[in-house]
Amino acid sequence: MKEPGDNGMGLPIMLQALDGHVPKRTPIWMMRQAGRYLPEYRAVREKAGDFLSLCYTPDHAVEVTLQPIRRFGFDAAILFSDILVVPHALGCSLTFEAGEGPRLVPVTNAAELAALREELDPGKIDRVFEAVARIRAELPRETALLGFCGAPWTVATYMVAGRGTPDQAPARLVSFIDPAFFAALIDRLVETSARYLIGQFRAGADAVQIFDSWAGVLDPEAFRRWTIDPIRRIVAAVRAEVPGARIIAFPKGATLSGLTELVQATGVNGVGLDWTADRRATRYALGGKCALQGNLDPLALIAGGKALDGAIDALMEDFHGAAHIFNLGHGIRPETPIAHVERMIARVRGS
Ligand SMILES: Cc1c2[nH]c(c1CCC(=O)O)Cc1[nH]c(c(CCC(=O)O)c1C)Cc1[nH]c(c(CCC(=O)O)c1C)Cc1[nH]c(c(C)c1CCC(=O)O)C2
Repeated sequence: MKEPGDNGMGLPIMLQALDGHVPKRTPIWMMRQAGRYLPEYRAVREKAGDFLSLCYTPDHAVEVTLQPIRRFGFDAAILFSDILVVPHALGCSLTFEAGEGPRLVPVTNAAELAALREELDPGKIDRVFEAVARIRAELPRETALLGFCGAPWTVATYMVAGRGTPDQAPARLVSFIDPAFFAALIDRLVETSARYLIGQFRAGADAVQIFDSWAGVLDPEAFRRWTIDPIRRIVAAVRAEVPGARIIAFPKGATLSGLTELVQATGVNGVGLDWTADRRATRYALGGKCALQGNLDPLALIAGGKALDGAIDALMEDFHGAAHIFNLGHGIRPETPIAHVERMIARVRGS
């Protein structure tokens, strides 16, 4: 592990940590940091109408991305968009019903896959790239800008089922029944997600995160095939065009052995840890190999008070001296009090 100050100085501390350094203070951002817990987000959301218009209107996407930076001064901004923009830009019909989550027309066989586009619709994703460029231009230099995409496995679970499901049974089932179709769907997502991330880097993203929110339902062999291998191919394709591209993987629910294998196979710069991770064992296995990001339970943040303080202190102690990026173990929930977010940031920053 490199010492603070031996190089990387002048870079945003978020990027120092991703380069394996231990910055002079711990960088902090939150998954879903722009969202319904903020009144200023709800106001823009109301103006935009539906959620997808918010994602595709650069004025709105720029504004809601910057809101949590203005309010809290996080060390990283994350592009406001959604992982389901990729299937949408491949031609899948997609809607977000209020309070119900996403609904897609399911893609369950080779003929339905063949009806989709080979490449992402520029009419959609160019608007995302425009938002990235404008966000980068407006952000303070010390704030890193993160782009993102969903991992192929997680995106495929929504495409096959047409909605979120508790255990991703539709995608798991089709991967057994029709592995050739499922592999072709994953291939399409690997290629288009890599292009999507390359476009975000070219527009000004400093690093990207690959969200594999449903990695935890896969057995070890399926985890290699549907989580590790597609992420490995995306990382390689992105770095072939953006040398040194900084990439974080968040395989939610992965075991420590799965996580270790993923870091080894993909060469990602950082891993996101959910709240169930055994921090000391993870640090022992992976500290010095990549940055460790996470893993405060979002429910501790809702609870606040001593429970929150204790959870933060334990986390900071376990990762003291490691290349650590403070974050939650999953997205912030809409009912979270803003005062608790302020309390968390102050405690992490030691003020
Ligand atoms: C699985 C997944 C999705 N989207 C995402 C994931 C992976 C991370 C995770 O597991 O949470 C990722 C995502 N979604 C959103 C972002 C924006 C950036 C950020 O602040 O982190 C990011 C990075 C905005 C959003 N994406 C969504 C909202 C809420 C939409 C609203 O304003 O009504 C936001 C702010 C909608 C969404 N989008 C998705 C679902 C299941 C839902 C409905 C559930 C919900 O409402 O929280 C798919």
